[in-house]
Order: sequence, then structure tokens, then C-alpha cells
Amino acid sequence: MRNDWLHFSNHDFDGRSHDFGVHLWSQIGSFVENSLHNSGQFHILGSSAIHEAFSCMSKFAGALLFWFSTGSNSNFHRKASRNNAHCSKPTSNQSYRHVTHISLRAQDLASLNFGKSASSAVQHLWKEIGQFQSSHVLSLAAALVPPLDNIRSRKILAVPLESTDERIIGSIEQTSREDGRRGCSGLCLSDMSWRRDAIEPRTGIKFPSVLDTSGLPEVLVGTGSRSMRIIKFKSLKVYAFGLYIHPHSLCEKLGQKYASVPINELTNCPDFYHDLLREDIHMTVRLVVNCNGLKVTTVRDAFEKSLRARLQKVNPNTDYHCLSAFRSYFTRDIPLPVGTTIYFRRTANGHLITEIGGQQMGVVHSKDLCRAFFDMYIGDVPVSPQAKHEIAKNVGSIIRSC
Ligand SMILES: CCCCCCCCCCCC(=O)O
Repeated sequence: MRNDWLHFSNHDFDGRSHDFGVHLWSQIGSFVENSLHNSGQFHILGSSAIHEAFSCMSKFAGALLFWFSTGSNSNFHRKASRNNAHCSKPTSNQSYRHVTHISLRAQDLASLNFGKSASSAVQHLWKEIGQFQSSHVLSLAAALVPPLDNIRSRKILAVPLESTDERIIGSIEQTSREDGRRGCSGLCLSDMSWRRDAIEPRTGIKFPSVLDTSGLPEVLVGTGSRSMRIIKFKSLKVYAFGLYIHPHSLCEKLGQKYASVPINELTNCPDFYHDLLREDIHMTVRLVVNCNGLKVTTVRDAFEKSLRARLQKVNPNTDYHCLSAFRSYFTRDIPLPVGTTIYFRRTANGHLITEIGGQQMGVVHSKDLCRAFFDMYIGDVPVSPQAKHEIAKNVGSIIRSC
């Protein structure tokens, strides 16, 4: 350990994650103690303040320990031999060995004004971590924090989430970790109560972090909005959308293949998106109407146009019966006022279910149509490239927790 920095490096987590966490906590603890003695502040601090600060640090160290020793970390050391993803290019004989550096400036700790400052030091740590992992990974890391006493303290968990990106998935409170996280792909939805909705930034429309309408809980992996030009200089934000995915289905189909590919590579990996579309992964688009005056028939025609072109690309030999069936579900004159919610759900066995305003409109059994539909959001020419990128990052984070 250097003098002016607390510097923790974890070059290979194989079998050492627990030691790392314990080491982290003991380093923080002894450093804080030394700093306080050296700076003479120890005696002027009330014992309850010290206790609070240490407790905050303890929680944070615990969070890190848990993060490194479970979800994310469990996949950090997957061997490249298991990785047959085409976008992955392991270097030399080390494959993807993740290097983690967490640095905490000594003066941050030495000047701790306990109570307030403990959480700002923790925030500093979060920021440092944020330099090597995306905020989305952090949100998932927050999701995997163990139920240490008072871990609900938003002071610690909420700040980095809110200060980074409002669209990220909200922090999760894990209520029980004893009953087999492994059994539910690391991200065990039944164990969690999700605390926050996500807000699509352009429309301000809220999206719940979890959808559990079909009996298969799906998590929100990205939001976006669709603008359409109606006259030359006027464009309308027609709808906002959120894409949800069933983590178990994702892990089952793609967990092994992409576990060791770094997330920033995944986002630029065409094969990854193709696999997401090709594999029968249970997913849903939740679409919320954002302007008045939309007619179901207008929406139907716009979807049909887009889907026809995409179907042709997905399977040039496809028959278009699936499209006629899909179209037929939009014939009724249903009003679509602002706020109307439309779900398009793809099941793992290739059904596309359409539900408008709480009413199931119909089901089409066609894998081609399912692929063409989700191609609108994660395909080569997406409705929102930014949302597609966000989706890939969050899907990548889930895969790391498989
Ligand atoms: C003002 C025109 C409104 C048209 C609304 C159409 C909404 C569905 C669009 C089809 C899918 C898409 O390309 O986003």
C-alpha cells in the first residue's frame, strides 16, 4: 500500500474474492484509524459519529465484497475457452482478465468529518469504481448488495445511481439471499423488491423496473422514445418505450457465450444483437403513447410498413401471413389517448402477443415476426440507437450475473 493512496488492485479474482473484500475492509478501517490519530481528530469525534462512519464504510466494503464474490465477479474469471462469441478477441494467453483498481485519496479519509464525510468518501469510491465499470453495472452491483443491517440507507446506495444516469435501473433491495441466488441466475427477482421506476428522459414517462404481468418477471433493460416528423419542421415524440427481458431466459440462451466479453465490446458486437434476436428469449416492449390524436389504424399501418421490410430481411422466404394476422388485431377503432400502454410480448416459443390498454388483442405464432418486431429496437436500424446501446449494456450486465 502506498503512503498517500489506498490502492486496491484485483488482477484476477480466481478464488481470492473473499480475501479481497476482507482485505479491503481491514485496509479502510486501519487507514481511517491511523489518519484520525495522526490528524488529532480522533479525540474530538463523538463515539457515535465514529461508529456511524465505520458502519457506513463497513456496509460499503460489504457491498464490494458481495459484488466481487458473487454476481459480477463470479463471471469475471470465466475462461476464454468457454467463450465462443465472435466479437470477443482475447489477447495472448491471459484472455479477459479483468483488472480492477479502486483508489481512495488519503486526504479524503484524513479529512473525514464523520457522519457526513463518511458517505462522501463512499461516494468518492463509487466515482472511482465508475471509471472502470459503467453506471449500469453499478446499479446491478447495488442490486446485489447483501442485507447488512440498515443497508437500505439511500445515502450510500442512491447517490451514485442518481448522480450518474436517471435512466438506469433503480436500486434493488434484496430481501433474502439465503435461498439460492444461484438457482435464479444471480439476479433473483423473487428475492427483490424494486424501489424505483425508470424515467425515459425525453418524454418524462415512467417505466417500472420489473414487469410481472405474464408470470415471468422481466427486468427493464432500456428506455427510449420515438420521434416522427409530421410536417417538414415539426416532429412529434409519438411514444416512449421500455424493453424488458426475462433474465433466466437470457442466461440460459446466451449466458455462457457472452459471459467473458467486456460490456463495451458487446455494445459494438453485431453478433450479440443478432443472437438476442435469433434466440427465443422472452422479452417485452412496453410502449406508452405520448401524443393525442393517434388512431389505431395509423399505428397499425406504421407498424406494418416497418415490419414488412424487417421480415424480408429476417427471412427472405417468409410468408407474410403472420403480418396479416398481426394487422388484423388493430382493426377495431380503439382510441389511443396520451398514456395508453401497449405491450408487445415475445414468448420463448415464438408467440408475439399484443395487448393494448389492458386488453389482449391477439397472438401470432411466428418466430420471424418476433424477430422482425424486436429488430425495430435492437436490430441494425433501430428506432433509437441510444436506447439500443443502453439495452446492450444492461443485458451485458445481467449476463455477468448469470
Ligand atoms: C403522427 C404519426 C403517428 C404514427 C404513429 C406510429 C407508431 C408506430 C410506429 C411503428 C414502429 C416504429 O417505427 O416506431
